[in-house]
Amino acid sequence: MRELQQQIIAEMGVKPTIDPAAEVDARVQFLCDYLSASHTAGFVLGISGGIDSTLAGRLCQLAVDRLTRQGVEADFVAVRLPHRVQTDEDDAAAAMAFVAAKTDWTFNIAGGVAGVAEEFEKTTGRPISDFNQGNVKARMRMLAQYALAGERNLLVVGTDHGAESVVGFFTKFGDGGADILPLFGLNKRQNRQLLQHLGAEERLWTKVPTADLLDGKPLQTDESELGLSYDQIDDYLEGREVPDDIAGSIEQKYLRTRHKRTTPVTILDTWWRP
Ligand SMILES: NC(=O)c1ccc[n+]([C@@H]2O[C@H](COP(=O)([O-])OP(=O)(O)OC[C@H]3O[C@@H](n4cnc5c(N)ncnc54)[C@H](O)[C@@H]3O)[C@@H](O)[C@H]2O)c1
Ligand SMILES: Nc1ncnc2c1ncn2[C@@H]1O[C@H](COP(=O)(O)O)[C@@H](O)[C@H]1O
Ligand SMILES: O=P(O)(O)OP(=O)(O)O
Ligand SMILES: [Mg+2]
Repeated sequence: MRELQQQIIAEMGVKPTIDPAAEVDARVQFLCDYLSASHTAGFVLGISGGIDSTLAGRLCQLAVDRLTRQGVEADFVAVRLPHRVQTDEDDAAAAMAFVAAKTDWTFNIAGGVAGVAEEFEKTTGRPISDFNQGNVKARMRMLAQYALAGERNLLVVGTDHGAESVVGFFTKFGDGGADILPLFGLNKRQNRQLLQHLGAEERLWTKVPTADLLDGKPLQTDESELGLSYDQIDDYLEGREVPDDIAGSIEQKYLRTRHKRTTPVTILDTWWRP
């Protein structure tokens, strides 16, 4: 195996094979333990209809159920965060039904995003680009979740996992901004495996991954934006042989996005020096 591949696998914590029942149990327990240690009252998470938030959401509700059985009161707020009307509205509704959260809310981010776009244009004299506005949407979702967390003393749950983290495929301080990451250490196909194990209907675990951040390209697939397939990234993270050009592309993205996987750089840091 390539030396950098070995180093990246260790950092991402992805195992070549998993036992779904054991993974679910350990991650639910992690949520329970951290909630108790943090003296918070529960969790909040945006549910998009995609694989990752459906899985993380179900784990949060299972953690709340486990805490309740132990006599600890906790809440889980699953929140729909559409931008106007979501194109894959039916998937989001199916995901909410499967997650079966103790509390469900909807917070539309369209007004907040429009406000930022308007002020951006007044300030710079130019309209915000669709790509830049996409990252504003991701950060508006982060703001909404932290506002709800502040109201109820909740932890903001993030859905980052090995296959997104390794290539930095998230918005810095947007969907990358969270308090706890219950899916870390898994890759994309393992997330699918856990969802299937938990009894989700097929449409939820076969859903095509999309950040869906662009007005001009609704439901653009992650794979088309990345120029890589999740199977390729997953194989790499499981320590399998992948073609050199694919490994090179993953490693280039990994190195370019190191700043997203750490705290803001300070004069004491050395990781960025050649
Ligand atoms: N499917 C997903 O999970 C998902 C979700 C959201 C976004 N995305 C994708 O992730 C990408 C996010 O875009 P992005 O990466 O251009 O935006 P970003 O905002 O995440 O990161 C860019 C910002 O990082 C900072 N930065 C850049 N280089 C730096 C460095 N070397 N050191 C310190 N800070 C630095 C700058 O402030 C820059 O504006 C897009 O491709 C988006 O579609 C994917
Ligand atoms: N439309 C959405 N509604 C609620 N929450 C959302 C929505 N889109 C994204 N999210 C949240 O952000 C993360 C990251 O999404 P990616 O598809 O990986 O970009 C997602 O898990 C939701 O928690
Ligand atoms: O983060 P999600 O839930 O939107 O999943 P995906 O990344 O598969 O779109
Ligand atoms: Mg998505």
